[in-house]
Amino acid sequence: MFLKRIVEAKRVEVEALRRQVEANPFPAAKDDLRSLAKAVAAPGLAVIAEVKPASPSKGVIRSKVDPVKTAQGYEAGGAAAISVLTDEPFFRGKKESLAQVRKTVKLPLLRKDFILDPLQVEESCYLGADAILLIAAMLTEQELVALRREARAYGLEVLIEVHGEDELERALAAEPDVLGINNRNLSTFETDLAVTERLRPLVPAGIPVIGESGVASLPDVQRLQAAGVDGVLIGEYLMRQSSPRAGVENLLAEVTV
Ligand SMILES: O=C(O)c1ccccc1NCC(=O)[C@H](O)[C@H](O)COP(=O)(O)O
Repeated sequence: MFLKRIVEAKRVEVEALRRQVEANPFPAAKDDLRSLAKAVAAPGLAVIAEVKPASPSKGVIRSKVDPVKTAQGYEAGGAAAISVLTDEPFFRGKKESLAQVRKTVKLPLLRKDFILDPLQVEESCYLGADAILLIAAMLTEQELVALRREARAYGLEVLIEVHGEDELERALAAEPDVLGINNRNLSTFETDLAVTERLRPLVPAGIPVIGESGVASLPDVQRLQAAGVDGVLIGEYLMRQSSPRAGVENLLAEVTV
């Protein structure tokens, strides 16, 4: 299973990070956090625009990426928040990209990575994230709860991503700030927007919900909106647009509030 490979690689990465932090602890965390949950729950459809140079399912999406310019374009186009992939081996992301984007963009920032250890939560705070992603497919309920608690200790919000009913149950037990319904099956990489349509009615009122992955056109956005999501998270489609700003702007111009 592909996710297992990523998790194994991440555990090695975290141990290297632990040794690095023992020698050089993270400096004090910042305190001007922005709320992803509020941005998603605000009136209108929230677009969370992702900086995603490559992916396991698609390979290289864009060979030369300036994360700061891309994020600034998304912000100017009306995105509600920015997601930055920080995983390097599988997504060609960089941790520094998140820190650089933080310096120039005012929107809430989501760190997109494979978080399984409290040290990565502290690192996310240090890098400038406002929220972190937790993937229910790779974490037990106890791990989700513990990482959620750790995030709260650093003032970070948590987006918990689910792909099925059992994962949703575990995610809800961990009290996510935002619930993400992932249309991508992380074993087969197949995307199906019907996943959001099936799971959305099962999410209790009061939790902001986003549809993630496989959104490749305006009709896709409209379909997820009709399913009742508060927002959509879009990576590949926006990364393939020649102008990140126009990519977001054009989608939002056609979406009815
Ligand atoms: O995108 C992948 O191929 C992938 C493979 C394995 C684990 C995670 C993966 N994607 C992470 C994401 O959450 C997506 O980047 C995000 O939902 C945006 O998806 P898309 O709009 O389809 O690029």
